[in-house]
Amino acid sequence: MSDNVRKPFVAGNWKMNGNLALVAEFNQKLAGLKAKAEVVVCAPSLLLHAFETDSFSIGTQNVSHLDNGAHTGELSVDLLKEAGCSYAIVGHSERREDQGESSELVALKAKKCVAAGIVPIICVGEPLDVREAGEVEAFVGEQLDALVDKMSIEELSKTVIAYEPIWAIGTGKTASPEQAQEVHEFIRTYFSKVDATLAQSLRILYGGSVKPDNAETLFAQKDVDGGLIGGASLKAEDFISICQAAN
Ligand SMILES: O=C[C@H](O)COP(=O)(O)O
Repeated sequence: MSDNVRKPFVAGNWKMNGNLALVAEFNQKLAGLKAKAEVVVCAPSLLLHAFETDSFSIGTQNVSHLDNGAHTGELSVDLLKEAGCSYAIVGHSERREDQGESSELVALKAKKCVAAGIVPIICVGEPLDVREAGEVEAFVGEQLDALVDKMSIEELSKTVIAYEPIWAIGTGKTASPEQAQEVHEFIRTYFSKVDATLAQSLRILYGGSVKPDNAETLFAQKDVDGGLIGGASLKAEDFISICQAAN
């Protein structure tokens, strides 16, 4: 990233992995972490209570769009806030696919987070067939339309966007820096039509097989402000290297 208006950002997404031993390891190894980036670990909600370090923030991987009440199995923003969450991933492609989350629902979740003072990390990204058909911008554009439809400029300014091409998630097939930059530029241009200041300040992360050996080149792209890291966020040393590559 070249525009210093935006503080670099790296979030780890442990997905349905990790345990108390891994939390203890992160507490120890990330203590005193020196990184220019804002660092977040989004672990399974049942582990959040055990994080102890002040060198990174914690986040959840999902949130309900509803208030506290009779919604069995859901977690509200109030509960997550009390558990110390400052961030929440919303609209990850795995949830869009496994739980059938629509872009409209994702927008409602993001809106709920902002109202509670939780920063939503909103995921967008295309499957392989869409890329092969040359329809990435139309696909991602529709996902963004739902956000703009439901959220004000002020609300949008309190979010982080993560571009995660589905074909690159957990596959080892990283988007090339040029492919990532192309879509990030599209996303920033999309928001510039909503509000120029918003577009300049909005942080857009890349996610999809980011590793210590490719992070620096990806993060060096003009519109890439950091990363959303899956597999490599489960190894403290790899995650630390990736955090330090964002500057
Ligand atoms: O949320 C993280 C992304 O799904 C990327 O996962 P990955 O780094 O394992 O490809």
